[in-house]
Amino acid sequence: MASISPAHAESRATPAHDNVVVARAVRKHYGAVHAVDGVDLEIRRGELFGLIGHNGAGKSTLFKTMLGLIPLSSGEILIDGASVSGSGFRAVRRKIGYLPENVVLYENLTGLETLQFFSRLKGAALRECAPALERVGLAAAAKRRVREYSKGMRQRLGFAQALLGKPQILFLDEPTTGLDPEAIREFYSILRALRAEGVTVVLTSHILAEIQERVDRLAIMAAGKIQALGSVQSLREQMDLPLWFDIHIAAEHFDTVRTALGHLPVIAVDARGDHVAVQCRRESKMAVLEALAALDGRVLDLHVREPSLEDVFFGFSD
Ligand SMILES: Nc1ncnc2c1ncn2[C@@H]1O[C@H](COP(=O)(O)OP(=O)(O)OP(=O)(O)O)[C@@H](O)[C@H]1O
Repeated sequence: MASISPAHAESRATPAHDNVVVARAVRKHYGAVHAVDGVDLEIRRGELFGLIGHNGAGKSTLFKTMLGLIPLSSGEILIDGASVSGSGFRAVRRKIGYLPENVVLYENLTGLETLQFFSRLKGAALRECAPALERVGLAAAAKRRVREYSKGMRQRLGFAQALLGKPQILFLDEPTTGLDPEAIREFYSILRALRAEGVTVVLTSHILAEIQERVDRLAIMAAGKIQALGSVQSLREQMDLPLWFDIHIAAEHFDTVRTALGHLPVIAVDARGDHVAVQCRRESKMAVLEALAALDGRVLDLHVREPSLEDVFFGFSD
């Protein structure tokens, strides 16, 4: 495994008061199972933060410790300055919205009744229920019973209940489970609007492609530990993963360009038809671009492919 200290991934220091979540040396052990095994993490106010990891990595357990739902084996977690195990956490808890991985819904209630139920539990205003349904795109299904809801609709309803009480911090555990691509896009646009309102959003996922261009920063978790932390771009840079250039060459110039590419500081060249894919190290990127620019007219089109978060993720956690 390529190991890198999460602390090194952080490029700019954040004032302590701007960290909504601070976890220090957090451990949660179930007998011999080290579900969370020494996590240090800071999440900034107003950011969209992703926690990524395979099944069993420890994401849900870490979430539950952050919500004060399960006690820590050791370590400390502060949410908005209050320790989750202290008496001051009750007040902070009201600022938090939570979507559990498997939200429990009552089949016989309608969507609106469901939200009214959660609203009473949370002490939120009943008048928030209809707008919350509207926000998640369930206004038209407000009076239908949950038993008639699809998986995606249930997930939206779970999200709506997390929004009740106008939380300033949202913890969303696998929030896009069961959503189709269009619903996923809408979901992230709601998250961006919440972020613009100053809400801090922390979400877990194991679908890397979905999250990688949508969060401000992310933590990669494996075997109960944070393996890497930072923006997607900073993680890519730390890994120093090679880039690909996809080059479309005019047929009559194919051999000239192919020969020119052979002189470049590249790792691999893969020619298919009138397209050539060239792999180079990040440090050679400008040299390759300049050489391609000099082939003016012979190169019809060019596309630079960054390594995916999957590449980064597997680089860190293999
Ligand atoms: N209550 C529990 N008792 C015993 N072991 C547990 C308990 N909860 C979680 N674990 C174990 O802790 C580890 C981490 O589980 P956790 O649910 O936090 O992972 P996860 O990253 O959220 O995975 P998933 O994506 O599958 O939900 C797993 O090995 C799991 O079996």
